[in-house]
Amino acid sequence: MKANQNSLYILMISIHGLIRGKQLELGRDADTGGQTKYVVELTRALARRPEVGQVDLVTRLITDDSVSPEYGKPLEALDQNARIIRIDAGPGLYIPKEDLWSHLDAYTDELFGWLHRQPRLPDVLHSHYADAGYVGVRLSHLTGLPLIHTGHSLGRDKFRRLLALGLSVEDIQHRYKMSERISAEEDVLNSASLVITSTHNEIEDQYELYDCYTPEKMSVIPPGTDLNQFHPPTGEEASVGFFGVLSRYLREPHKPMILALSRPDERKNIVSLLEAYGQSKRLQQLANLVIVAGNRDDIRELNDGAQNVLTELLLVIDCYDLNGLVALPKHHSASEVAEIYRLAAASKGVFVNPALTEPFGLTLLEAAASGLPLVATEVGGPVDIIGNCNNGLLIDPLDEASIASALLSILEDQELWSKYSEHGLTNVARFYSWEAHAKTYLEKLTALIDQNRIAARPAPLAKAPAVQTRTRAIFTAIDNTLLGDPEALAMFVKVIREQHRRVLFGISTGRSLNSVLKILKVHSIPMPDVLITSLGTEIYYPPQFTTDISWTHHIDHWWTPQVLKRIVDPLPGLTPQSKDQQSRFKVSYYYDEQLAPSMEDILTMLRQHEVSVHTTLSFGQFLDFVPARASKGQALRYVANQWKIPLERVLVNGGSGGDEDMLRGNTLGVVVATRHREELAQLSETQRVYFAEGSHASGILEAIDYYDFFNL
Ligand SMILES: O=c1ccn([C@@H]2O[C@H](COP(=O)(O)OP(=O)(O)O[C@H]3O[C@H](CO)[C@@H](O)[C@H](O)[C@H]3O)[C@@H](O)[C@H]2O)c(=O)[nH]1
Ligand SMILES: O=P(O)(O)OC[C@H]1O[C@](O)(CO)[C@@H](O)[C@@H]1O
Repeated sequence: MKANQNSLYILMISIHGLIRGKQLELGRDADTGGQTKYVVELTRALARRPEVGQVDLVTRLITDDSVSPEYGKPLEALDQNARIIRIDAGPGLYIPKEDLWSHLDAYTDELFGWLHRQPRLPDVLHSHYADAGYVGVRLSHLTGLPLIHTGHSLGRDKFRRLLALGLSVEDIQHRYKMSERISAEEDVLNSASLVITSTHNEIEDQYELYDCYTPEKMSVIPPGTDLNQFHPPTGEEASVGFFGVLSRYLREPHKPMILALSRPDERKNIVSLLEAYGQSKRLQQLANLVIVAGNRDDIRELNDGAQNVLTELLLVIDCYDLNGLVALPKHHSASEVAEIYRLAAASKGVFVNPALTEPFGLTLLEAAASGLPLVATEVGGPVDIIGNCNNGLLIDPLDEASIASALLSILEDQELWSKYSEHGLTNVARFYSWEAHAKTYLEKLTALIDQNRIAARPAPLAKAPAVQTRTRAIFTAIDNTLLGDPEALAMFVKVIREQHRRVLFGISTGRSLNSVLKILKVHSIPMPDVLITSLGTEIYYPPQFTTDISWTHHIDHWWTPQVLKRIVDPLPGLTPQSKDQQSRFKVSYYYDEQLAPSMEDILTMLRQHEVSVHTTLSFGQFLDFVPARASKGQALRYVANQWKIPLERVLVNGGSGGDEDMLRGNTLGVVVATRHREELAQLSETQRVYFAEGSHASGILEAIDYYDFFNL
């Protein structure tokens, strides 16, 4: 760790795919492609800057025989002040990004713990893609650190394009978990201080689809490409190994190559290119078609998306009887990619990207740097790239005739081919370099950190006594969870009294402090060590009931209750709760589900007004709004961190919607059998949440046995 107090420490978060410092396995699968390359090259470029002391690229630890053991190393040095950190959360197996959603709370808790074991916290968090955005939002709320986000590919844009292709909503949801992804993207756009895009087009046409659309927070900083790796042909192309591979497929391998290179994902729309080629005898006379679509052994072992793409390609090749004209190589190595581009350039071919939507398109930079003219989708980043480089033609990805005619117009016009090839070589170096990217990035970052330091709260005061013996904690809500069964409550109280030296006892409730104190008295419940009240917006330490002021400062961030009330008050089916339920950081309503808008519609409205709040519905009737950084779960993590009690030894009892985020992640959750626990049904797939048979306090006693809590 080289970051001293003056130099910048940047934490990149990019969770899915296979990430390592060398020989990236790009194209190996749907999750290892442009983003994995982008984050490694960005990390290296930033680490080279004098202002930067340390850059850590955080991803996921993968221990799986089907991939290299390198991905199971918790730490990999990238450069002298850049590292890859692999966090062990969720299954060790290499699973598709779409299956990571239920593991991201645990990932957040593990990364939060790792950060607090380092010599210093980062100056900024930078999340990449929806899954890292989910983690980044929660870490930013917990730590108060500013969040930068880069989407790389956006769910709403992909969803819209796949619908246009004819896929059903159910099919898209099944394959791509699109609702979890879009919800996470909306949240990160709501919480990030800065969004870095690669093109203006992303801001105008892609991010514009989101409820939380904040172009003023967005900056276009185009990525670079490695001009040492990607360069024009050297003249020996015919002798390279891959030419031999392609020759196996091609009757006349020396003809010009139409080259497509992308992950085998439906969004890449490769089949439309093949259809365009299959329908054009002229194209088939002029050129071969080379499709590099990832690496595969057996198509039947690939995930659904890739399987569909490759199967359809083989069927279309057969339908037009294109054997001898089309090459669909099964394998290629990372080092062969640059050779493939050069082979196509040496053959006077064309690179084509027919994607339904291409957020940016790193392959276009690589092709241009190799001297290849481009034919690319008019949807997304290629608009900017070809606009800057003037090195090719844009096409409508759903119009196969336009793809064919664009290809013909370049292949049949040697002058045009040379013009586009030269423009590409000149302009890719001019517009797309990582050094320029890193310089602009740091200018934006410095401004962001300065403004955040001004607003930053005083350092959290040490709350826990210097030496404390508690090695574990029990936190419980009150209504329908702790209360409701006097006998069980008496037994639970007995356990708390017996274990009091080892166990921190806390209450975490939506009620106010006064209301809690009355209940403790009436039910003869021993005074807890910590009181988290008003839905995680207030933290008190008995017996003096000192307020945790640093928590108050921490949550008072982007909190605009007046704006919130102007949006929510007029809505049907919502009635403000009584004054004693309202507080400085809590706005509460009674919710009538017959009359009120759905929760999703309310969240959408708030995002559209850029209101960043934490919203919960409890017991089907209590609708509560608190600051984004406040909630039972965030307050609980703050306290556990102060008292140095690992979340794996914090037993948390809940029963309604407001308890959800303290039950998620690494805490030991128990949902007691209450009438409204269906509000927590989505937690049933989370491995650390136990749905008790017993109700009220007996459910907590059951969970103590289930987790063997006192012997952990
Ligand atoms: O079989 C393959 C397929 C891809 N690649 C490489 O993988 C990368 C693919 O990047 P890109 O063309 O940008 O596509 P995506 O993988 O879809 O990347 C996402 O993230 C990129 C970085 O933000 C954006 O440029 C894209 O638009 C976005 O879809 C390139 O370096 C390719 O050379 C291979 O090496 N072999
Ligand atoms: O096409 P999708 O599902 O939006 O995902 C894009 C994928 O390409 C990548 O660049 C691969 O690294 C990642 O951004 C992501 O896994």
